Amino acid sequence: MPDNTTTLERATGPVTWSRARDWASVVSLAAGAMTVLAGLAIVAVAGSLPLWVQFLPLLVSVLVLGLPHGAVDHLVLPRARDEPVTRRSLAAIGLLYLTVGGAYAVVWVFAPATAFVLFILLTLFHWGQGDVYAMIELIGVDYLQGRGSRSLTILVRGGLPMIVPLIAFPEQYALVAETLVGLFDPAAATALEPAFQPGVRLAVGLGFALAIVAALGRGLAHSGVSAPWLIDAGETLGLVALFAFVPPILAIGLYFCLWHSLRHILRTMLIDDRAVAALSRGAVGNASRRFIRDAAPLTGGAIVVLATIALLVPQTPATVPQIAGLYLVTIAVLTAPHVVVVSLLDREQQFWAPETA
Ligand SMILES: CC1=C(/C=C/C(C)=C/C=C/C(C)=C/C=O)C(C)(C)CCC1
Ligand SMILES: [Fe+2]
Repeated sequence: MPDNTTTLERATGPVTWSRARDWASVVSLAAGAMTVLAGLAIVAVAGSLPLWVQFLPLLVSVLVLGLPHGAVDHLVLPRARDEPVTRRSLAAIGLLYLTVGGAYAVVWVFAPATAFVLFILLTLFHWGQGDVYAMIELIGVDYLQGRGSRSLTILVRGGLPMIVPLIAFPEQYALVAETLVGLFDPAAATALEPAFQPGVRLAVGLGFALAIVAALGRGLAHSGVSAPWLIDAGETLGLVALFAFVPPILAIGLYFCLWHSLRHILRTMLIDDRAVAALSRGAVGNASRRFIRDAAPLTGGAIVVLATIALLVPQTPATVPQIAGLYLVTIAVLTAPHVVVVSLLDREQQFWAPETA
């Protein structure tokens, strides 16, 4: 396990730190189980759901967990480095969002089909990197020491939400792709059609199944049937079930809030010494209020970005899928710089330490 807690241990003391970390582990595991069980239960009880109901978790994510999880990007690097937040550090993050987000927004305008493919790959990487953090720090796996195994795990954990729905729900996948691309250029979506052909899906599905077997097999060979490996296998198979049986708009909405965003929020709390101190005393309300206060201004900022993109798209969004599509494009544009910040945080916390596989 990387030695990524020294700064905080110095600031808060190892007992305080590990109490807060243990609490975060329990919350992430419980919420993860709830994500899978809630998704499967909704489908088992309600059968097929109207499209607008499937969009509800995504709608909630505008204010709860989803957008806010990235709205503390301006605070995380100084906190991880144990440095003050300065005008200069704020300006650097602002500039990053403006340039990287702006450049990617231009790709959406001029090459929306390419931008959509990039969005899927970016999300795969980002959701995978989030889970690698959680597996090492919160679950305590000891078989992700090298770059090779971490890359394979990024592919598996990020591929679960991005690849399994392509195999299981190609129509809905295509609908979302067409809607997003269609906001900019309705004719451009045809370029994506080959990806939904049965042969392509079969090949991608087989390749991905192999990757899952390889990742879990590697962990088993390395560590045997340990508690962390059982949790890894349980989470992986749980997510296979979620994305294979639950319509993807609903499944991804649940996952985005209760899995990816929650885990990242816990990570941001664990690099904030006041939140760590509060969590170690069981003062969850204090730590949560602190996060809400930190995240509120730029969650507002993200909503301004959403409104700006709404004004800029050539097709005025009118239907529920189009409005949700607009939100997803906003998330895409904001995720590009967010991935840079999280990757720098990974580096800061030595999640990409230069060991060998
Ligand atoms: C909704 C949806 C899709 C895409 C969702 C994506 C790509 C979400 C990305 C969210 C991010 C990056 C959040 C930030 O952390 C798919 C896969 C086309 C399948 C159909 C439903
Ligand atoms: Fe994120």
